[in-house]
Amino acid sequence: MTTDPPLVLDIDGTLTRPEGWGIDPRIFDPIRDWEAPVVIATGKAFPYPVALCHFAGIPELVVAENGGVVYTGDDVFFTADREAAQAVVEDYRAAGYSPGWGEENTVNRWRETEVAVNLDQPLEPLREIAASHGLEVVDTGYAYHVKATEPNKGDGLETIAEHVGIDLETAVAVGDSVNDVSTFEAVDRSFAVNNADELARAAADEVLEASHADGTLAVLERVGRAV
Ligand SMILES: O=C(O)COP(=O)(O)O
Ligand SMILES: [Mg+2]
Repeated sequence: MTTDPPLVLDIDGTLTRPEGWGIDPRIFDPIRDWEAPVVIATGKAFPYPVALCHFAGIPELVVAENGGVVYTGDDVFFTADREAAQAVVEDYRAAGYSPGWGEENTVNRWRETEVAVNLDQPLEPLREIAASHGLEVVDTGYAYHVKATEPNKGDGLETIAEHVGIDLETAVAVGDSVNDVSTFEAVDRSFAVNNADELARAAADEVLEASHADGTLAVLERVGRAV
């Protein structure tokens, strides 16, 4: 009888439906019944993964904002501050562009360490302005993230693993994008869903046949405890 390995799960593109941002409801019971820690590692703003864990009924082990915010269930760590990214966005606006979400938006409202720009906005000027401020732009397939270069999901995962006592040598990660490469490098087995970008596919131990939540559910089926 084997036990479930610790899981590290991305959200957008991995726990979601093929179209848009919606969570595939089929993932809730398997992650709630999982007999090992489940870490949610996402580029989304901090409240989103916390709420996901809360409503799924699992402990709140969260890497948010691409590692900008790390929550161990006891402590919150911030590994960057928002001012630098905000300055980039102000220069981007001054150049005649916009973050692309409308004035009041919930994509950035609660972000504390980076800013996300809509994929329908021009990328090259954003990259240039970010570089002039010493920042990077990460394209997750869902948004352009203007962020400090240091924070990443993998480092945030290590912080949680140390605090909670997760052996990452036994952990399994599933993701879809370049911002999951650092978690793939931190765990034992990594899987890219079939909709993953090139960098995630190249970094994963295995590229799945199935996409989005179908892929993740297939992994849980395979790596879960033998019955
Ligand atoms: O917010 C994004 O752009 C992507 O989020 P994810 O890291 O959960 O895929
Ligand atoms: Mg993703």
